[in-house]
Amino acid sequence: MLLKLLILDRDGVINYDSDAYIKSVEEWIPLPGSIEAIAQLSKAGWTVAVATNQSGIARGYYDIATLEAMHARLRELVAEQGGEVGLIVYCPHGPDEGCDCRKPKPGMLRTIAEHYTVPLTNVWFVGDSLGDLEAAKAVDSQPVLVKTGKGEKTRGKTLPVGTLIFDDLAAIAAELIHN
Ligand SMILES: O=P(O)(O)OC[C@@H](O)[C@H]1O[C@@H](OP(=O)(O)O)[C@@H](O)[C@@H](O)[C@@H]1O
Ligand SMILES: [Mg+2]
Ligand SMILES: [Zn+2]
Repeated sequence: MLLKLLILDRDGVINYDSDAYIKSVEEWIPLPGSIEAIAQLSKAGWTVAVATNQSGIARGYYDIATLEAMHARLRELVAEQGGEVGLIVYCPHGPDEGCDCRKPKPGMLRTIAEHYTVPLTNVWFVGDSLGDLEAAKAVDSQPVLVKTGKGEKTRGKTLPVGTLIFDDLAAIAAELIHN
């Protein structure tokens, strides 16, 4: 049976985003219902992975240890609800470095799919920015926009054909678990 894989963007989907970047564990604050949503999905048999741009590393706003501490916090909070978080992949590069992993490039999605040896076709990738949706489209995954984070602003842009729109991660969990 094919793995039930869901891939999430981080800032603006799991936790509050900021135009000043999320630079510390203290600034990393889960959005309402997001931890519970991930735990419920996990307990319902979904593998929840994360693909996140973290140019704040290249910009010198925070270091890898701080980023890993944020992700340890995420794992801890989901585990407290009886769930678990799968692979977390991040792009530490700046916009001008020409890496293969920074969204809208799909490199991180490919890394996750290869890790789980599953095809990316129609795998839901949930994001709040246009680059998230374009990355999904590039590998024939299902672009899913949430209205949290930069989502409302992104809604006003030209979205990839077929983009699904939900209020937040909790609404996505309800959809996937109950349908
Ligand atoms: O949404 P994800 O991919 O999890 O992470 C987004 C963050 O890396 C930051 O990405 C930056 O974009 P630039 O990297 O400066 O273009 C800005 O949008 C920040 O507000 C945001 O916190
Ligand atoms: Mg985001
Ligand atoms: Zn990169």
